Amino acid sequence: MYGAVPGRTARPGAALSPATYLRRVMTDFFKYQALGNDYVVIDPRSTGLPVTPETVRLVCDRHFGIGADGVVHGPLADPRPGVPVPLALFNSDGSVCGRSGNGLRMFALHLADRDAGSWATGEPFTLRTTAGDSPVRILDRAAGTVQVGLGRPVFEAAALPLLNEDGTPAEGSTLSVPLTVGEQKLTVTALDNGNPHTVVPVDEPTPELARDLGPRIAGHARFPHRTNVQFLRVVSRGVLEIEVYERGAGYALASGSSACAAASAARQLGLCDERVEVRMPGGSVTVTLAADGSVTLTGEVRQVATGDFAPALRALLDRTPEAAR
Ligand SMILES: N[C@@H](CCC[C@H](N)C(=O)O)C(=O)O
Repeated sequence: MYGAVPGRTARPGAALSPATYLRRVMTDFFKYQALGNDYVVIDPRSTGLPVTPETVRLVCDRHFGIGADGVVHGPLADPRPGVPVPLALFNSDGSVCGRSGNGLRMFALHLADRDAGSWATGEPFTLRTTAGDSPVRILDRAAGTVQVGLGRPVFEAAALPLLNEDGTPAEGSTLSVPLTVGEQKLTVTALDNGNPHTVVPVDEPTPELARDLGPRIAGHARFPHRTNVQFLRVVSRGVLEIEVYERGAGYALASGSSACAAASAARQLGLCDERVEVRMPGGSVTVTLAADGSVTLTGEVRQVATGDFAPALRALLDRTPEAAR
């Protein structure tokens, strides 16, 4: 019998069958999705693939690679109970992002799937990204219900950052601020919850609107770091509906930090209660907005596939400029 899986086991020293051990340890990638927002997890304990902007773009390519909205690279240190587990998040265009409500929940499930142990017991643990620490919990492993805390959003221009029309740094609140996009005069609410978001209240969010106006806001000159964009309809004080255009990934069927951003903006504008259902094309999540402003996201996450890169793809991944260095 094989020994404990590096990092975690169901019980310290528990043995695994050879097939299970190899499947868990010698796999190139683990793919997950949260309401259709899909990520590929690259675990350095299983593969030596260099994770660079170039390899991320190829892995995420839906024709020449595995296909995904982004990549989660981790754990970047040996996971130990009670110690924040570091990881890196990438959008499909290869850009790094500070936080991903869905990506963090998928990685939490990956730790439980691959390593079991305390990751799978429902006890909270902490994941660490460039945007800080995020508490996660697997509430129901069978149903794939995973929760993440995204902290308190910031509605300040300097946090985004947001510029004035003349290019100078804007200051103050970002609640209901004017934004001119081509011929359109919009009133938007911008915020940072570990990544930048711009919430646009509309009568009817549609995929067409998100695909047309989304990129023009996401890349607007007033957002030097670009921004994620949500088109928001308030159905009731307990139900929001959004369409999402993501910075670095484009139109998305769902987005965790976007759902939290839309709920936080609606709450700040007095349009929703402290617990809301956020409906997206891929499905619904629950966002809880605590009195101290902290935001918690709960929803379904599922594993899609695990597998190995075919030799031809692996050769391309190993030949990317950064990998060749
Ligand atoms: N899909 C993610 C957000 C991914 C990061 C975002 N595109 C950014 O660049 O900030 C989520 O579920 O939060």
